[in-house]
Amino acid sequence: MYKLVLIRHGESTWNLENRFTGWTDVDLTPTGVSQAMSAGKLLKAEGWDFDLCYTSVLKRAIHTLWYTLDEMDRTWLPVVKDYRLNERHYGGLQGLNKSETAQKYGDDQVLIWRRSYDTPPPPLAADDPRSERSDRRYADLAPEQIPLTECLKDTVARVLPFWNESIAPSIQSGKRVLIAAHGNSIRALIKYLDNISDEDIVGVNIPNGIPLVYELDADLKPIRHYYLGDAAAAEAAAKAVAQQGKK
Ligand SMILES: O=C(O)[C@@H](CO)OP(=O)(O)O
Repeated sequence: MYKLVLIRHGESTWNLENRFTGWTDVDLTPTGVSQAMSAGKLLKAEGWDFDLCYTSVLKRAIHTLWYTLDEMDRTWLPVVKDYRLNERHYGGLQGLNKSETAQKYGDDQVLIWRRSYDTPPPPLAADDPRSERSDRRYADLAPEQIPLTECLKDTVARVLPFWNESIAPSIQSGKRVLIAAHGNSIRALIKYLDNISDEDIVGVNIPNGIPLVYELDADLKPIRHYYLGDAAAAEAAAKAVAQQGKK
């Protein structure tokens, strides 16, 4: 049996301000830093160790990984950073307040934009100053690989090839893997792993900074999954994420 640990970044400045974030590169708040440190303390206390870490190219996930690993005295571990673990691109919603957007367009529309499998938010214009197309970290990509918006299906379409080509072979070679990523890149991965339907994924929310363990069989099919620490607190935190898009 293999064990994989996933962790969504700690609270970011735009989580605190309740703004749609996507590929915008905002940092952790002090609460986010302490969530990441608590995750590291918990992993260490429970005897977890890793051989290889993965994260996105966004600092809220990278810094979460740093603080988690620092608590474990494992900052020396190899880390692979890849844009394919980035948050789902939020298109023209990036920067807007979620509850103000719900007041303007209604809770149902915002739920569709936040959680539906195949309806993307309105796109950014390619020349919108918020677009990441001129960001040097994506210089190796063709412009059309840098999204102007994404639905979860689009996120699955980039996360899954990365899982198949890099993460899955690492796990199957016996490496103990930790992934620090984002609410919707983690939803994309677990939709695939747990074979969650397009309808049921709408109700799945990932709390900040709580290690999520997947036990996987030899074919990397999930046996079970659970949050480390206080299960009731993890459930309450996931419910709070669901509420963020309401009036
Ligand atoms: O704003 C975002 O990029 C994500 C994660 O913070 O939010 P949501 O939970 O609304 O998909």
